[in-house]
Amino acid sequence: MIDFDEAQKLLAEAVKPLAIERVALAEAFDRVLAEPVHAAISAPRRAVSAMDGYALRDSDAAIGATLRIAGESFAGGLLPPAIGPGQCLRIFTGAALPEGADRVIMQENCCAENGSMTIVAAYGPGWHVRPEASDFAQGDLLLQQGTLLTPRAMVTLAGADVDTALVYKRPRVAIIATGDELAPPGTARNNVLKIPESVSFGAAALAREYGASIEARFTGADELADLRRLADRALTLANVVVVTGGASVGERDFAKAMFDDQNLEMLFTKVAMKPGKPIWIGRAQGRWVVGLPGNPTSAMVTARLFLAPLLALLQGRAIGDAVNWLHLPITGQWPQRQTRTNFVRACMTDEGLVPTQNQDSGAQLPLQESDWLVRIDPEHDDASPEFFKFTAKALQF
Ligand SMILES: Nc1nc2c(c(=O)[nH]1)N[C@H]1C(S)=C(S)[C@@H](COP(=O)(O)OP(=O)(O)OC[C@H]3O[C@@H](n4cnc5c(N)ncnc54)[C@H](O)[C@@H]3O)O[C@H]1N2
Ligand code: MOO
Repeated sequence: MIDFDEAQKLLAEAVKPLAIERVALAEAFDRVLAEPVHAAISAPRRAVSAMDGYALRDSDAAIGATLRIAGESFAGGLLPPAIGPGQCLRIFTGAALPEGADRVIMQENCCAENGSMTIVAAYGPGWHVRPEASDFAQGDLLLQQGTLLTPRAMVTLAGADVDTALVYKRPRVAIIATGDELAPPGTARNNVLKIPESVSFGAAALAREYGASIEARFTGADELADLRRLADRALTLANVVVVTGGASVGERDFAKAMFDDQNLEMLFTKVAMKPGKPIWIGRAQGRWVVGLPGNPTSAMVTARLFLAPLLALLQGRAIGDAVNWLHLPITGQWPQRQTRTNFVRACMTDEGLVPTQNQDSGAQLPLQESDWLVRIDPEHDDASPEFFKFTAKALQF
């Protein structure tokens, strides 16, 4: 059994990114950039107005001043003529500022009549001008290689005036849920010996959240020959095969044995963590194989702490992009330190994080309310003994 940080380190060292591909901008959302992106143009391309109103020289601005309207400027319209002293230009948001003007007064503070404009109200301190390249300049590095293209990053990417993005291929994931007791959700009610197969739904959703495509979902009974066939099939379909259940020491725990014909090489088996001790990760036929414990809470904790970073690393990201601990305030009663690193499921309140009431690793209901994992190390090396009283390392679950 290795400790949690050691397991994370082994993973970070072992996983190499997948191949890259060029995709159209509209397909780039939620992918990871495989190249840095530089701005093809400046933004704004030239000084523009930030308001609808009148562009003028600041030296002409005064309440009661009347200026002749020398022309107009629309966003996307022709470049406006320069203005001289005593002149102004009708202007709209995003339109080019004329030569000679250095500020804009909102139309709410002006009155226009017979080709002239009079400033009728206090126009405030804002100059309402966006200078050329005040957002970014042509050639600037806008997005680093390894950036996840979030909805916000998509705006930056398109703003750089590029029409494609070089991105890492999506990891292809196949999931095999194992256990005689498992039935498709909606059918367990027909047989008292069955329970709904819930874990693969969470694992698949988490894998998608971290950029994977789900290629196949299988459920296998605890029959080694059948499971071997599923393992074989899954390895042909995916870069990452996730097996749930059968990770422990039971007589019918076949999760590892089902890959015996596939030269399964282990990166690690068993991590000193709670819940999720039986988690294992290996490689077979050049694919990654992740064994999640069957207990639903253990499965989701280990998926969050190992499957998510594995998928991030395959897409050229760092382990810390997926497992990013924050120091957050905590309150309420917390479990004592134990011999394994304890990942306590928690909820956020106004006073800080509180542990979710039911900490059973086999539970399903608390998963939906526990938005955080709080890490309680066996021996805390974080400065004072008071440390864990007020803050703790937490991760969005
Ligand atoms: N003697 C020991 N027993 C156990 C140990 C141990 O060290 N010694 N470890 C315990 C720990 S910790 C865990 S975690 C579990 C994990 O066991 P498995 O990975 O072998 O999981 P199963 O036995 O197959 O199932 C455990 C539990 O979860 C339910 N389950 C399984 N798969 C699903 C699914 N897809 N959807 C919903 N529920 C599922 C299953 O019915 C069991 O109740 O082992 C402990 N035992
Ligand atoms: O450690 Mo197991 O993961 O408690 O249920």
